[in-house]
Amino acid sequence: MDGTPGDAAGHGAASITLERIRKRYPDGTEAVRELSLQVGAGELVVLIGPSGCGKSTVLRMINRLIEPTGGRILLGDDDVTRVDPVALRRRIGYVIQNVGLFPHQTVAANVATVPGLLGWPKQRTRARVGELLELVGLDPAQFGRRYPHELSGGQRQRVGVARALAADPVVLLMDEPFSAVDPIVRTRLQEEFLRLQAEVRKTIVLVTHDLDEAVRLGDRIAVLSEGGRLEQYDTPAALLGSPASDFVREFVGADRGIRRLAVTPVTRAVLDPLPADGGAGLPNVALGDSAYDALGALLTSGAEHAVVTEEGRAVGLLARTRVLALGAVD
Ligand SMILES: Nc1ncnc2c1ncn2[C@@H]1O[C@H](COP(=O)(O)OP(=O)(O)OP(=O)(O)O)[C@@H](O)[C@H]1O
Repeated sequence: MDGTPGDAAGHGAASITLERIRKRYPDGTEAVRELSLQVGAGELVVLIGPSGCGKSTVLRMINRLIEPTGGRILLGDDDVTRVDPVALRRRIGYVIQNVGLFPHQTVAANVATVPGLLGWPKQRTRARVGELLELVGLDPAQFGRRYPHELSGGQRQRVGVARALAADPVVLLMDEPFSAVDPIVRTRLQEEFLRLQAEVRKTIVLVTHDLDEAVRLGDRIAVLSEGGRLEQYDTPAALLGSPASDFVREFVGADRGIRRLAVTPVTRAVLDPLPADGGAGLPNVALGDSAYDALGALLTSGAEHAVVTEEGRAVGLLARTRVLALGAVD
């Protein structure tokens, strides 16, 4: 993901614009004092911040499960505060922690929920359900007829994603979608999800409290503090490398240099020329691998340099000091 908003956006993906949105709950709690944020079409933006800072409130204002008390929200050029909320929610996929599948309906029926509401012909719905289950890595013949309680947590999560994508929504909202599964399954689901997103290129806003998840998934990350205040809105590498405030610095943690290595690829710009012997005996790293993986290869072999290859051909030499510089932070 190169973080360029909007490039290669999927069919029908819409940008989201939050213009000075506010939410004051009836009891007087100011969950969001004023927030402006732009999400490009086809971009995956992560909202992160301490508990109670207003992340879920922001997310739910986008599909109007919660009515904003001020400001405007645009999907593309449409002001969502002026359209019927039920019709709006059919255009927006929504995935929540523990998924919220209907327990007495089969997997296929769950995935078919929104196409059913939209009155799609049965055959079209059936074809779409099969296509989506395959897309999320579940064999339709095997899983379509099961009930949610007959699935693992990770499988339920995938059904939740398939259901949210069923009617080809213009936007996907995800609230802690992977937090109910164990760390190993979570990492696998995140990787699969990134592959899926590369294919469908939806505009996605995802809420998490897990910084590693934010860094792994986000094209850009919005760090919020209490009252929905936007502390910083940046790519993962920029956020980790140059925190905009003490709040962000503390939030991204003392190990942000290591995290930054994981999201910074090895490029030609950091390479030195190959030595006369072509770097015989040195470990190999591929161009585009993360600086974190390169450092791992260097540490494992004990070498000061690695040979960087592109399509199997050596293109330069990478010094350990250059790798460390890639993780430098302000
Ligand atoms: N219905 C409500 N009535 C009054 N206050 C509410 C309501 N819902 C949420 N709040 C308050 O609004 C603030 C923001 O809540 P929200 O759930 O958006 O935060 P969050 O960042 O998603 O939190 P978490 O990470 O803990 O899920 C909190 O102070 C919360 O107590």
